Amino acid sequence: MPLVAGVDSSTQSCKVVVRDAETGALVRQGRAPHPPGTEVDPYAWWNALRAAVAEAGGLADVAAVSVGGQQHGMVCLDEAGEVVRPALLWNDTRSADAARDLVEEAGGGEIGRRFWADATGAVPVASFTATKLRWLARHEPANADRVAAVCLPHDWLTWKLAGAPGLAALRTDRGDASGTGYWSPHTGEYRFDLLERAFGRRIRVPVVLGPAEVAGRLDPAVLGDVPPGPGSGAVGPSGPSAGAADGPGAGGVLLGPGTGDNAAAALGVGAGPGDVVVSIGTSGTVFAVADTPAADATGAVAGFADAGGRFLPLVATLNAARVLDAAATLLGVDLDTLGELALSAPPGADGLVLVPYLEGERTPNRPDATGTLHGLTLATSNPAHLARAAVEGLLCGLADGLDALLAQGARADRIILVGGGARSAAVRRIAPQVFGRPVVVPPPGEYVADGAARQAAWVALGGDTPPDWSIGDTEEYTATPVPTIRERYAHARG
Ligand SMILES: Nc1ncnc2c1ncn2[C@@H]1O[C@H](COP(=O)(O)OP(=O)(O)O)[C@@H](O)[C@H]1O
Ligand SMILES: O=C(CO)[C@@H](O)[C@H](O)COP(=O)(O)O
Repeated sequence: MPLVAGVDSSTQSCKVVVRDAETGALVRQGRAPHPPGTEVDPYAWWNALRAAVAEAGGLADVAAVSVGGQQHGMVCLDEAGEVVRPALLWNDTRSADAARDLVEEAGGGEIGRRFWADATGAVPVASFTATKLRWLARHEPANADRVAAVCLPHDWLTWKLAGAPGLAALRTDRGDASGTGYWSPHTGEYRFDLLERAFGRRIRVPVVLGPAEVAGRLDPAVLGDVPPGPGSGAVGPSGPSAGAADGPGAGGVLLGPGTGDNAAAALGVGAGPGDVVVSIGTSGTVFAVADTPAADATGAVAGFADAGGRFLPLVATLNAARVLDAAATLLGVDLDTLGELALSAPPGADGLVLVPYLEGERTPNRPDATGTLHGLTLATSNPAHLARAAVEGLLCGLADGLDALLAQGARADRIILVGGGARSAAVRRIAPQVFGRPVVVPPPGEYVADGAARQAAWVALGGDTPPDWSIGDTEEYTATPVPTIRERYAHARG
């Protein structure tokens, strides 16, 4: 019974699962939190990963491990492999002007957007790595001068697991490369000209691996020392090397290519043709697995690649599960009570609408927006209506994403709801009212980590496709659609 491990280094935490490579049965797991903020020292992720791995019983007995990670984050390394500055994350909007400039420089308006959509699959917004590089070049020239290589969170963690063996050993995959803004899903190649256009000069980027290619081998020494606690700050360029024995698997654990968290989730739930996955994590994402790359010049749909050799047209919002957190904080209740309150108010919350742009917004592209509450009356000024408006508001943003995806030719025979927010009964029950279609919810789980583990099993076992793993019994939620929820929301968001 070979074992494999999958890691989800996402925005709020790191999760590790160890599963049976052939059956997918869960053997053990661990997790550790990440620090808050949109700018994070990558060593905080590294410490969290090591803590989560330790909680999951280590990796000594696994055949392979893959890392799934939050997309787009800019990790800059100098010639010696040192991190140049804290990483700017996907939800950091300081590079919004840089995104606008890059579109302008390509002809502006429809011409500029079409250029980028055709060249890289997506129109630049502040989330994408290319815009962050432009920001760095303009705002921190001394740091920019030190940069020898740029990679993404999952690339860096994979490299760290390999013992950080020099910049030439950096590896990534199609899925995460497609979120950089300087890789083409159409050709499967880097657009070094666009990297240079964004940053001003050419720097090293990771080699892009195919879906089940080996990225290297785990250096068992790097996991030998359990860190004092996640987020505890830098521990040096290569991390502590206690040199502790790592068991019989020492030196033999394969590293998979890893991928971005959404592509990993697609593998984790086994999404196929006709499936649309809606993930409610820190980000809200709506995506499908497709046979051809998307190139949406409106900028709503990002034409990413997936982790299985196909494509992953995706819409992302900046405001999802944390809208629930914020509403719960406002009301002074926990998330379960928030859900109960939401379900106690009528559909549509009697006209109370929350446009939840609490972190600005990416789709639509309004990086400087703030949240607004519409329709406040004496009758709607109570916790239940506010809770309902919060759940409906976050779901309306995702329903807009679903429309955009369908407009690009995606099919939605089945909508699969995952992510931390899908643990909310209110979200699960209100979603079909807002989407106007049933949703299916797999058993609560860590589908990004699971997808990474499935990729690791593919690497370990070989073959043309990943092993078939069951996700267990899904639950279907149906409800009568309530179109007024979206109509009022559309009016309020403008
Ligand atoms: N029972 C629950 N009800 C509602 N939301 C929940 C529940 N459990 C977790 N969450 C939400 O899940 C979010 C984290 O989701 P997750 O998918 O792990 O995020 P990420 O992958 O971005 O780190 C939290 O912001 C929290 O609001
Ligand atoms: O930016 C995107 C997708 O384009 C986000 O989906 C990030 O990949 C972060 O994901 P979570 O941590 O919220 O799961």
